[in-house]
Amino acid sequence: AQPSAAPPLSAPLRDLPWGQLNFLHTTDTHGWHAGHLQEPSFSADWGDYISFAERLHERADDEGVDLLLVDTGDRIEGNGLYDASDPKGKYTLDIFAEQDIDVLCSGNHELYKSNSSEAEYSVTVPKFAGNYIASNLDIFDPKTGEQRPLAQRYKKFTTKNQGIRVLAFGFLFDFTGNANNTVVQKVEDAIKEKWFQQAIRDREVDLFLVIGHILLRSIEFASIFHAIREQNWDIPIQIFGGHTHIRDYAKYDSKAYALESGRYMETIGFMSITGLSTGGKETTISNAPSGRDFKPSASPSFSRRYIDNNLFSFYHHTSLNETTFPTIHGRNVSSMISSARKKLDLDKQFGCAPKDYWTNRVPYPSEQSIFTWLQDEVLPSKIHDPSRGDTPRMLITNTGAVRFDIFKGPFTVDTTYTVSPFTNGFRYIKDVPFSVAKRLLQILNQEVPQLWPASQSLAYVSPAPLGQTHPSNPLYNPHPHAQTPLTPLKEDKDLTPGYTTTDDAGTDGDDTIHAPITFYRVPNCIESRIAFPPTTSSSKTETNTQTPTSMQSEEDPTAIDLIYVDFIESYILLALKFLGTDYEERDTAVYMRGETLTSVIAEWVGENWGCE
Ligand SMILES: O=c1ccn([C@@H]2O[C@H](COP(=O)(O)O)[C@@H](O)[C@H]2O)c(=O)[nH]1
Ligand SMILES: [Zn+2]
Ligand SMILES: [Zn+2]
Repeated sequence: AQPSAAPPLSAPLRDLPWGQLNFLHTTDTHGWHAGHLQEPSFSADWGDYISFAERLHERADDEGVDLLLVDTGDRIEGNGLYDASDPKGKYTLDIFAEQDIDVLCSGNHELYKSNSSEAEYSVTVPKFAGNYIASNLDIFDPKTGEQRPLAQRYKKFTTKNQGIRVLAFGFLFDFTGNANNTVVQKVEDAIKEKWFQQAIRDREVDLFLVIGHILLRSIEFASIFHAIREQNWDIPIQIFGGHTHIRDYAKYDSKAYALESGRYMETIGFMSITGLSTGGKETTISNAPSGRDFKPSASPSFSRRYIDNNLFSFYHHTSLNETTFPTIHGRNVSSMISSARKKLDLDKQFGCAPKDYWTNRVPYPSEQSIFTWLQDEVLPSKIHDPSRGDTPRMLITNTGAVRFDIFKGPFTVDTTYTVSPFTNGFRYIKDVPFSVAKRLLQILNQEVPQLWPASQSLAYVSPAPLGQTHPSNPLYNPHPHAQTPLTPLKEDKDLTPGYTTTDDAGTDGDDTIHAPITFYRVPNCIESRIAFPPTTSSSKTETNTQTPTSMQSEEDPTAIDLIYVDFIESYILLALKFLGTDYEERDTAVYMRGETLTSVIAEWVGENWGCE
């Protein structure tokens, strides 16, 4: 852990359900490789994870079983360790590559900007040569301009100890927001490709391993699953997903399961399968030196565990302690992280937050909602372009732009990036009739499938128990994460608050037994009204709905400047069209050149939150 990280707290733990083939899974780490310095439950860093994996490998080898590591993308954007460097990722790409990962793929965040996908292509893919898979992702080679697979399409290998023959794929959901130097092939088209159809007809396979930056209960995974099943009615399939930042485990059939392992280095997913055939070994009997015999089974068993990323859990699961647990390699990587954090001055303070502000742990609007704070305090005081004088204005931002909570206490360089990592600037359309502008938020906050493709949803609800999955999805489960807490082994009062996951296998997935936390859904977008005539509802926006007619006075402005973060421009223009106007991109212009949501927040904190 990093020197300034909060020490982990002891808590009742469930053991890891070891099997014949075991996996550790990370996803959506978003640059949090230093771990969470202010949250004891998640305070282990990437160096500790390396020690953990090395210790579990020792145990796997001792017992003659196998352990594979998987990462399903979104490794970047979301933490100062990645975002504060110039170029971005100067330190994290090397730090990440210290882990020995067997199968990995890209997320959407690696592709928003051409710089980051080029870094994947020139740094991460070669570092993980043979392991990085891009089943539906191409890049235009920056040197030749030629369109090429970002990495190999699939991988076949045999596990070291058990001799399990694994055929692995690595997909990305049907993402369309990538920069124009990459090409994402729709999953439904990729699985029709000759290479895929040939691969799934391979009869020398004991396990299909499908990893993807894709939510588990999605049409994309469903179609890959069905394509494999059409050719292989009973070969086990293990799926690893990501993107929605939740803990989830889904049963596809009795021999096919899928795991998603949260976000931001909060969770290390553990998965095991027992009863696989081992075609890569002469005999299936007693491959394990420990004498455990894993005969292939007509009904292999699958188990999952969500490990809280902290040293208390790691010591427990390795039966080691502070002295015996860390490996030299792991320690060195923790030092690489501390030195990068120092060089980036991530602990430099802009001010001190007087209380906690939450993205999803309190309802919106409310006194402790980060969105209410932005809407009512930060944006009204900072959103002003002098060239537009005192024109009444409305700013709309997607809530997905705000990625994490603010804890009471120091608000640092790192905090600015954990809250708001994106570099999008502001744009605006001048003189938009208020009668139109006031209806925008309601349109943007509707789940309108005709307007927004499901996988393109503006919303990002982290780690909300309310599924984001569109109901047209054949695997749709209306209650994937019921809010009812699991029955704790001990009285709630003795437990620390944390994840209490309900998934397709029940309520015993989390390694740490916690008291439940309630997560609340937030709207796709919020708006802030600024410099409105005082008798209207002013900057205190009517949340999530249009302003009721009764609230409007004669003094409503006739026209306003409509400002938005440029990431949502296409949605704003679409919604304006839906409202009967014909605004085009040429009607838009930069607002507050050079400023971003990140810079505005950092400035506001510096001006308003002193430290005592
Ligand atoms: O420039 C950007 C890029 C992304 N977003 C928001 O992030 C989510 C996607 O994040 P995941 O980690 O892949 O879930 C996207 O839907 C936007 O809400 C952004 O605001 N600006
Ligand atoms: Zn993500
Ligand atoms: Zn994602």
